[in-house]
Amino acid sequence: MLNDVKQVLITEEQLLEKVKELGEKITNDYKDSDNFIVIGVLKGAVVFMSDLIRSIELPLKIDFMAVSSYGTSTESSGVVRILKDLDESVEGKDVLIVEDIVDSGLTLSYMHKILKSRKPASLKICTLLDKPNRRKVDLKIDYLGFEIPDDFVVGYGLDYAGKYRNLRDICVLKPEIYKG
Ligand SMILES: O=P(O)(O)OC[C@H]1O[C@H](OP(=O)(O)OP(=O)(O)O)[C@H](O)[C@@H]1O
Ligand code: HPA
Ligand SMILES: [Mg+2]
Repeated sequence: MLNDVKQVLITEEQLLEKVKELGEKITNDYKDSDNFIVIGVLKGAVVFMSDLIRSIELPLKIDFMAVSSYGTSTESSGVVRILKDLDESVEGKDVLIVEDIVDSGLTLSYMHKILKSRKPASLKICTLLDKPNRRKVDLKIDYLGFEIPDDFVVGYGLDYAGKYRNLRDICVLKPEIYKG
């Protein structure tokens, strides 16, 4: 697996330090909420979310939604589908969407629109990574880990063709892996 990696972009230590920092900010911002729910976007956000919720020192619930637009390619198809919806209503709750990466922005802008229509008390977005150069739609990110260049990255939840999610660092894949 490590043979397929061109470069480590963000190390495990840097990731955990950033998660701690984000957790402290979120703890402070939501300290008065009595109805806080953190929603992870399957599957990419799972690793980040599991670390993030343990650095938030507040009572909270979690739920997951699966929306997919990628398949096995490295380019967004532009079509977003709900594969799994939330188990619970978000009406009247303080909702924080947790995502691994914002690329075109299509996934999160779709999710934001859907969740907004369900009348949460508040709705914010936290993403570990952002590739601003790739954006196709406008999106407000409330909590951001790292801005990264336009390279295809894997690890810490992020995949290529379903693989590499269990790498501990965020890594740039060798182009020959995804360009065949
Ligand atoms: O900003 P965008 O261009 O929409 O791209 C970002 C989304 O794409 C990836 O998910 P993907 O749909 O590949 O599914 P996964 O989370 O299961 O890997 C990633 O995890 C984000 O959810
Ligand atoms: O760079 C990326 N890596 C993995 N999944 C992604 N989805 C959008 N961009 C990426
Ligand atoms: Mg995803």
